[in-house]
Amino acid sequence: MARRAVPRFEAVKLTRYKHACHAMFHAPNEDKLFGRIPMRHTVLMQMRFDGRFGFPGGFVNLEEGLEAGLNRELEEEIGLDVRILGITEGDWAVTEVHDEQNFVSHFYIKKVTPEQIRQIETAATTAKDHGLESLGLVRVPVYTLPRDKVGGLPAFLSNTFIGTAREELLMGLEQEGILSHAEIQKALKASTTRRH
Ligand SMILES: O=c1[nH]cnc2c1ncn2[C@H]1C[C@H](O)[C@@H](COP(=O)(O)OP(=O)(O)O)O1
Repeated sequence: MARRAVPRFEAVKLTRYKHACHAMFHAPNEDKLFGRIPMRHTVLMQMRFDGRFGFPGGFVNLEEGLEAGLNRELEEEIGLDVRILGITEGDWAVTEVHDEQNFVSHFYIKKVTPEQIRQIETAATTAKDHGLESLGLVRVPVYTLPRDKVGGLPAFLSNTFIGTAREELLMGLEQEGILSHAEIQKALKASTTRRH
């Protein structure tokens, strides 16, 4: 489906379109898997009610404001303490218009601390929508296992994602300097050459 990136201020003029906002929370991660494989970074996505992976968020009303609407959704879906970890305009990353569907998708990225990641994960289990619209937050494996070169991010990318969530994940990984462009291309190639 065709989509075009537009500046945020242009997108909010599209009052006849439905608008959705979603957010990627991430933090550095010093842990080592099996004591030797660097986890590198924590990136949160969620398992949705429909079995697809996506970012937390949802439809918003332009009247309430994009970030206010997103924070409302984040409170409902993952129990986010929006007074401390709420999304602001400064966290905006990209807006894409899908003209054929009269739909506008806004994507935000927020870097937090490892401790705040743990707070988000803990709060999510008691959120209003937990077990309903959201089946739980998941950490995206951003490493590739050295043994088979497929385990980790390549295998994760072989899952099914909602809307443009997969593209947003890849964009976020590169934009935030979590992975290089070359590392992402390598993971993509490995994810399409062998499926689990
Ligand atoms: O993570 C996402 N990235 C981009 N688009 C997404 C993502 N998750 C959902 N979507 C699309 C698909 C839906 O048509 C709308 C609204 O999604 P949803 O989060 O299910 O909204 P509600 O919770 O029902 O408000 O965005």
